[in-house]
Amino acid sequence: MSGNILFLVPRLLFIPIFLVILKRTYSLVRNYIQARKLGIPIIVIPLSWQDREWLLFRPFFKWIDSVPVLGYWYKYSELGWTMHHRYRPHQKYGDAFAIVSPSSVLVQINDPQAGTVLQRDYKIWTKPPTLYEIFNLYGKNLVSVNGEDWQRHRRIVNPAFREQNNKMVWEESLRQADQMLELRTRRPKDSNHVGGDGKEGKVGDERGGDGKATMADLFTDFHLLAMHVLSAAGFGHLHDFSSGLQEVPPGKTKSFSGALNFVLMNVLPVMIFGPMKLPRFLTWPKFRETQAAVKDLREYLAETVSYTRATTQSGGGGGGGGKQQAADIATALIEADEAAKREDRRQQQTNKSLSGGGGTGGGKPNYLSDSELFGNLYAFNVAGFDTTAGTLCYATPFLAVNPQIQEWVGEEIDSVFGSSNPPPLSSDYETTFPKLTRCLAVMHETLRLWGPLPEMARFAAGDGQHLRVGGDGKVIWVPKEVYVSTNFFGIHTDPRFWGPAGLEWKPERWIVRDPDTGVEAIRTPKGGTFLAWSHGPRVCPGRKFSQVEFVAVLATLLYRYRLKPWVVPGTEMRTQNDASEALMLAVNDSQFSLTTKMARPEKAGVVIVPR
Ligand code: HEM
Repeated sequence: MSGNILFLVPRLLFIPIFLVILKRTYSLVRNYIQARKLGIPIIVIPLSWQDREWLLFRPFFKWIDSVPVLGYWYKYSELGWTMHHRYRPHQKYGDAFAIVSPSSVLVQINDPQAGTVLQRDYKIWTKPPTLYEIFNLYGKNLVSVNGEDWQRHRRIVNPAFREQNNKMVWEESLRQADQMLELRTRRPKDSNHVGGDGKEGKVGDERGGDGKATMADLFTDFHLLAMHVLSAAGFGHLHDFSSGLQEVPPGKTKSFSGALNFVLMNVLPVMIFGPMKLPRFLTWPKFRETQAAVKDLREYLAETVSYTRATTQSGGGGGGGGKQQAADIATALIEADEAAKREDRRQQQTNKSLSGGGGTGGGKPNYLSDSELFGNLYAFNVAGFDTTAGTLCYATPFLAVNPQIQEWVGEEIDSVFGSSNPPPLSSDYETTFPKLTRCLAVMHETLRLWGPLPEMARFAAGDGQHLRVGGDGKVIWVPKEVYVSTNFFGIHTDPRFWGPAGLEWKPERWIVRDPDTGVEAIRTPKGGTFLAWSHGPRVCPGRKFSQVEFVAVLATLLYRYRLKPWVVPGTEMRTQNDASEALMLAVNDSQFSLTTKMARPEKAGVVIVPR
């Protein structure tokens, strides 16, 4: 009898496995049949980045990649595979090909015209809801919504990104960069340092204080800097670089920037644990910390909204109190929302009097609900934090291994902040920022190669849409719920659009010089060949914000210092050449996690040396 049971158990276990395989095979065949109708080359993959379990185990199956013939699919199963393979698969399969897995059909596009249409025609090509769920922690927002809802959000949000705000970004970025560099280069041996995980750590050992920093250290620094700039320019909360995370008011577990930093650095656990309700005895410290940080941030957002509403209604314009001045995004957003509310009420009154008092004043509101306000304030931070900090992270190794580019940018910086002009920290935004074109060229070139998003997916609205792809004008019919993803990193490097050196980092390519005046400006690339900030009505509203921040930080850095590859102790590096190679290896060894990031930033570093 017991022998029979032992014999039966493996068979019973086999049943669910068999059912899963059957279901996946059925889905794969169904998706394959759908993809055949597209009339483009097809790559079939048994597992994809949409299988969460596969993403966890994928690194252990690297060997599949080198299996002849059968290993072809491994590279397409990575989330963000285009960052490693760029335009090359398109040279084999064409400007549009389909990747078919049991989870989906995904059409990969490497054509600037089609890419432009996909970004621009937002009513026809919409954002797939599941991919944008991450932004909805506190409510629907500009980043996640589609169609008419998007128009309503954008109308209210646009006035928040104004020049007055960029001036604030400039001043705060200079201040933060100055403090960060001061700490990195002249820190007393035992000073406290606050890491990106919100915990205190020691810097001043061989990692810091003397200008030596791994890319992991700089990742922490740039993220802290970006978060402080957002907390100032986004919410009017000013903090010093080294102490922002420590100012905790009563009733909260973290300071404003501490809660923001925690939530932004832990987006995935926050999404999973944030809304979970568990009895206390079933919880663990990280779970409790996550929930407390989510709650703290919600309260800070609510306080910001009610405080700004109160001051707006009393004519105070949102300034005063703990706030610096009314140029921050939150104040401008809430003011615009209150104005839209007043306009709606006025409209309702007019409709009522026209209909003899019988009108109900129905119809959709033009303003944002409280939860949408919270949602937007949060989404600006998610969208604006990792993106700009990441660009600074990627620019650093390229600068370190290209001293001639540092001198080229330095020339511009010296001419702008020469001996008779004020140094960066006391410079004026309106007159200084436009002159730092080479700094901006460094940002464009870094985004071209290592922007935060290697590709971007859309769904066709309705039952499906036509899309014209490639030079031969082929039109494909894309049915609903088929992903169409623009391969940014392919288009950004394809030699057809960027020449034979498309994969090399050359910021000079962005500069055009007026032959008469010698004034330099940023080159406008041919239509659709550069999409780092997207394109059309849904173009990134924080583009100028990020440019101002990046340029301010780079100018502060190269005004006083130069970067050199660091021969990191305890590694196999021996020479400057080894250190340069390690930096480029760290860059190329990147992965996608919310944005593009170096997978092992601790493996290489730079030395920040005074000029
Ligand atoms: C280097 C820095 C940045 C890059 C490369 C970047 C890139 C992008 C891209 C590609 C999109 C389109 C996303 C999509 O369609 O799914 C986008 C949208 C957006 N970005 Fe940025 N971004 C940057 C910085 C910022 C900053 C600093 C903020 C705010 C402070 C911001 C706020 C937003 C918002 C709110 C949207 C949604 C716009 C809409 O859908 O109408 N971004 N960004």
